[in-house]
Amino acid sequence: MDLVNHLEGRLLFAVPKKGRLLQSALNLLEGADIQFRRENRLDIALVKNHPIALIFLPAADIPTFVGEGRVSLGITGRDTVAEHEAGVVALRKEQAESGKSTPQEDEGGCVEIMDLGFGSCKLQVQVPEKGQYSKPSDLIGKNIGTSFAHLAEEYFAKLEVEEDAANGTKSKKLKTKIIELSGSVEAACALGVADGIVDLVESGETMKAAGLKPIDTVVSSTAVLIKSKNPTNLETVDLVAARIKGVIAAQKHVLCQYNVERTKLAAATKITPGKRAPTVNALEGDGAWVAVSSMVEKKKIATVMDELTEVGAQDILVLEIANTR
Ligand SMILES: Nc1ncnc2c1ncn2[C@@H]1O[C@H](COP(=O)(O)OP(=O)(O)OP(=O)(O)O)[C@@H](O)[C@H]1O
Ligand SMILES: O=P(O)(O)OC[C@H]1O[C@H](OP(=O)(O)OP(=O)(O)O)[C@H](O)[C@@H]1O
Repeated sequence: MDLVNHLEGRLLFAVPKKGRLLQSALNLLEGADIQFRRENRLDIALVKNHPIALIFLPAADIPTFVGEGRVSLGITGRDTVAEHEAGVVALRKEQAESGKSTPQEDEGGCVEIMDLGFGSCKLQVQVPEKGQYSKPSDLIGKNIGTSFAHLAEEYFAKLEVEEDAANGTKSKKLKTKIIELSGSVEAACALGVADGIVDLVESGETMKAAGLKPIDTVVSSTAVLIKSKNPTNLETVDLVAARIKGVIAAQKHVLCQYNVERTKLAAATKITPGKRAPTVNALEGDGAWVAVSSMVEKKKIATVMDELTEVGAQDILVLEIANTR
């Protein structure tokens, strides 16, 4: 089937085609009941149960497609959105300086709808652990390797302005040399290509293995759902956003059920107040006891169970929530 000719009227939704965010993004789509079959090697998949087409793109390119309004929705890292925006700002500045066009603040761009809670990492300035550089300003005028050229340029331009202000000097051109690399950035210092790098860190294992240490954070990132400034198919955008929000909320919570004596109900429900209020039901044949069920934040459940036991709750059950609105 010629998929490109079946896109008319569909909401275009960009999803990472590979890499760190792919599996979690697919899990989210499944949780939101967005059904599709991706043909081998095809980067477009039509959604069976909604007027949506998924477009599989490199995570770093998604902000460009969404920002230019070619695609209405996207899942990508906040770092890639920041890099895209820094690129747009740099281009507008360049155009304004060369008198080519007037900068238009409100044309295009991405709007973050929500944090998706996975893909957490930091874009950090890193230098050799046993080297001569210990603070960011030591790298002014040096070579910096990165895949985030616009963010690195913006970062060092700001550092240079601060240094100029402190010295009472003023330089127009960036002294620091930004070397754009497409991957394996950590190798740049060891191989003498760069004095420092700006790259992503999660566990820190790659950085450590390369003999590097962090000296500053440029951006803290997680995966985000983004939309273009003026999306088409607004109703479908809102539907997808509401469904994904439900899945995320469900992932963050569990359902806690327990039995407690009516006299201790107030103390117990203070520990599990729930979203709106806890559900309380009488226990069949035992007027003195009630059954309570309440949503609890997943990360707090162990403490909540300890506290419930302390106030006399019994038969405590914790259940996963598949979805919620
Ligand atoms: N180590 C990591 N841990 C968690 N999230 C990460 C990590 N590295 C990258 N990310 C997130 O995933 C996004 C995509 O990075 P990833 O390296 O998977 O991309 P990719 O499309 O496979 O690109 P490349 O081919 O350059 O590796 C990043 O922009 C960032 O938000
Ligand atoms: O702190 P860590 O948990 O070690 O993760 C950090 C590494 O993960 C990413 O690279 P990736 O493995 O995606 O490969 P890449 O270098 O080709 O981008 C990033 O660019 C770092 O190299």
